[in-house]
Amino acid sequence: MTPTVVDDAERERVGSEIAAVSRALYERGWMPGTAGNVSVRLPGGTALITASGRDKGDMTAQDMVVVRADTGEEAAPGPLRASAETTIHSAIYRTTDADAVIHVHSPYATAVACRAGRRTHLDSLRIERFELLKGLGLADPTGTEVPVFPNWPDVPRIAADVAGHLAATPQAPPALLITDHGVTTWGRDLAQARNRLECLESICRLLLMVGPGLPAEAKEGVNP
Ligand SMILES: CSC[C@@H](O)[C@@H](O)C(=O)COP(=O)(O)O
Ligand SMILES: [Zn+2]
Repeated sequence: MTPTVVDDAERERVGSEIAAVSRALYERGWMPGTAGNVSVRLPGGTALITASGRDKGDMTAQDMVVVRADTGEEAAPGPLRASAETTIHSAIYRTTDADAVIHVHSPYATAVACRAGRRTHLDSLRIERFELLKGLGLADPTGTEVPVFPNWPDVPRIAADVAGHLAATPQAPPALLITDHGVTTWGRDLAQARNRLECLESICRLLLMVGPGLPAEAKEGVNP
């Protein structure tokens, strides 16, 4: 289906929301330098995404690019280039009902991704027991497997891995890690994607504090 471009007022409204979320995440230190990207699915088969290489703490609605939601191709020629990681957002839009995607380099999730992931194979991070799992919108909040993808230099290859995994894993959580790189979450809107991101970042912080193995040990210890 040929995508239809949304009107300027809607683009301005959504672009301002993306800019505000990006600024807030930048101020938390989760988008250092020009790291991170944010997108929202628009009606008519398109999505609005942050332009590549921009300071994410200093964006306006004009710093966004309209792309095809299913492929990431830029919908119309213009002076700005879409995020270098647009194909990962498209992989999520193709395989889930998400309407917003956030990618950041937040410190705790990125540290866990560095430890948990292998460079050349899909891996996964098993998370159980944390109350904050309920904030991820899981069908079964007692536990989940967050996929950890290799950080291929060719971003479309990461995107292909993501699309393949999500298509094959309907119960996958609305989150993924890329080893040595960062974290991506999604949801029905930016607020939900950001809440999920905050929960996962906090879980990763707890994981690093308690260390590997401790949750299982505690289960069999003094408080069975
Ligand atoms: C500042 S280096 C980070 C980039 O390589 C990339 O991972 C990133 O998150 C931002 O890419 P961008 O093309 O600006 O959306
Ligand atoms: Zn990145």
